[in-house]
Amino acid sequence: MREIINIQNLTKEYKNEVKTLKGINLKIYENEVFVIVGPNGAGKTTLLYIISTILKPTEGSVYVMGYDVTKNPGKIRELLGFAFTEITLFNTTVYKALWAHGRIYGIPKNELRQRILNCLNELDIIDKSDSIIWELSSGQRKRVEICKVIIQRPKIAIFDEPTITVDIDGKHKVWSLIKNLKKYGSTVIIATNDIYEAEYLADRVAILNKGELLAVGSIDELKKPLGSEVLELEVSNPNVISKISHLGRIIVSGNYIRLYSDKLQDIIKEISTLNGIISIRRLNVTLDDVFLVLTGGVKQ
Ligand SMILES: Nc1ncnc2c1ncn2[C@@H]1O[C@H](COP(=O)(O)OP(=O)(O)OP(=O)(O)O)[C@@H](O)[C@H]1O
Repeated sequence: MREIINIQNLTKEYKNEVKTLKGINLKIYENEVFVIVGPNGAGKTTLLYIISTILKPTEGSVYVMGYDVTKNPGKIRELLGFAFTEITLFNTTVYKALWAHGRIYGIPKNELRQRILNCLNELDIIDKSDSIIWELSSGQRKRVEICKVIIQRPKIAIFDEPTITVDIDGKHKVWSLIKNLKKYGSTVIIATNDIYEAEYLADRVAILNKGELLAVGSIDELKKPLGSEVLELEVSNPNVISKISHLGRIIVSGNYIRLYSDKLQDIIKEISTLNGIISIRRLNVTLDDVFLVLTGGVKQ
């Protein structure tokens, strides 16, 4: 597997001297969809901006296809396409803005026309091609921003919160176009706080929290330590926690407890007679669970 991004001991401090990224080590490989997941303020956008040479690292090194982000930013920018959280195209018509973007990247005219029409069609905004960008809804503008990278087919395609204002039908269409980029040889890097989006798209996931990388791996690798299922208990009395905390890993949020163990069948029998348990549900483990366990609230 060819290494596309190599990050070592990356730290970023803004002028307020708070460490937004703390000693990140990460490799991203050719042609994978790599998703960075984390809550608001985790540092996802900052990391994408450093990879894209928009921001400089405070410490550490970042190489993109062998080029150093601090020494060769121009080379790196030629390789990248970046769909920002909010639209960054000129305020002209949708078609003209995408046309200008495509021409900058040297896409031949006939081919470009076809790519633009296909993308607008796929994302149901073909009827907006002659509309001025700022007259679109925020979800429609977001679709145009996505098309910018889809038509470009860059070597490295970066999406910051690709579906943040997009409706559920649109999300699936955006995801399909993003996945399709792999066919054209792109390596795709996405930042999101939408766990479902990460599960749907990722070949590998990085979990980022408060500037620290907590885990990196495929979804299956990350879920494995938790088993395939979790018990969700609704309790009427917090005292129940002390009676079940020896049974496995637990996470408490309000009146709900999530319990992880490889002996769920036995545990259900044991706890169903306890006072104070209102309901027991057996659910599939998701990336949400991985995140909850890694970020705390865990008792053994
Ligand atoms: N220009 C800046 N100057 C000072 N602090 C900043 C700047 N940009 C970001 N930060 C801080 O860095 C932290 C990480 O921000 P960042 O936007 O990278 O997080 P994020 O994970 O993308 O969050 P979100 O999901 O909310 O977009 C935040 O605490 C933010 O306040």
